[in-house]
Amino acid sequence: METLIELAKKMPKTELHLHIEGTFEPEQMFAIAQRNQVELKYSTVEALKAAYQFTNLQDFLDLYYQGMSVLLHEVDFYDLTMAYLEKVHSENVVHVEIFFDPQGHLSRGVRFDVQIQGIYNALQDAETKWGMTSKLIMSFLRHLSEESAFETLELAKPYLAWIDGVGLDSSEAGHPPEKFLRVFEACKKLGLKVTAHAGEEGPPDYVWQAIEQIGVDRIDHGNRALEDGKLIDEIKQRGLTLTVCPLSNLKLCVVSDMQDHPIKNMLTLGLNATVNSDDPAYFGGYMNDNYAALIHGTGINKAELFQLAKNGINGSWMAESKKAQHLTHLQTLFA
Ligand SMILES: Nc1ncnc2[nH]cnc12
Ligand SMILES: [Zn+2]
Repeated sequence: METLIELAKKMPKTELHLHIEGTFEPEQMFAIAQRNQVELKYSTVEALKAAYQFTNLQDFLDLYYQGMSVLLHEVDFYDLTMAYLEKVHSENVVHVEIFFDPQGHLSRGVRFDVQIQGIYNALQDAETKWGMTSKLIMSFLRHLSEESAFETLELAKPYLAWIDGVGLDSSEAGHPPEKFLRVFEACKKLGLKVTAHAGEEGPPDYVWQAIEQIGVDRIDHGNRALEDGKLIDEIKQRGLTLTVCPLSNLKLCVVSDMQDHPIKNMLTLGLNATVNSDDPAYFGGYMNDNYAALIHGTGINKAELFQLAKNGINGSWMAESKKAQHLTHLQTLFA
């Protein structure tokens, strides 16, 4: 009989919470660093990997910003994105929605057009080669000012045809969504979808702000929403999708053991939880590894596996006709 692990590998998957800079595998990072004559803080791949021990989000972010500092040219962004797309294509991921952090590159003098052109070309090539569809989400760094976010939005304006939505990431504590209220209003007026990291480390109040003040279309993480019954009802009532990241939660100590991961509970509560990898190069696994960790750790059953994959398709921003196509394929596999 087919195991759940085999079924998880085979099923069509969507990835809705993925930072392209978080897919930077150490081997590729060293190769691009050498190509660009940039020195890394760590002298070997092994030394760098050994540093991937995090006790919280900030520990990780410090290394994440260091890692991305070797990305200088359009080809670097292309190679990074294509390596990720090749990897997830081999895992039967059929649709990706990718964050990029323009401010993390602008601050180092890498122009907006250089970044987006490299990423966009790779997304286009993946669609041509494999029919893999994608959306691109420009994310604002919440530890920076709202003014900086507005400046970034100005730079993005010539590329709005390539950008589907905006997000909010980086250090959550002390940087509530309401800090970016006006910039998100401007983004919505431009027709962009809106999502925000909320309730990863931050309190339920930040999830409320993301929903009620910002008016998000989706919530990234959302774990701490479970602390507030009224908030759970609100998320359900609005039908909002939660982009949950199991291995990320474990690596960043949002949960102390995979057995304690709340995703099963989220499903039981009727929340639209999905499975995603966040920063797979740093957290020990891509999509199939995240599903495998849930199957082994939390004992999700076949019906729950189906629900998670279905939520991923329904919660994506892909065309309705595409959703129907993937849902039919999914149903056939689970019949
Ligand atoms: N998990 C995460 N939370 C907040 N910001 C991030 N940037 C990259 N990964 C992140
Ligand atoms: Zn994230």
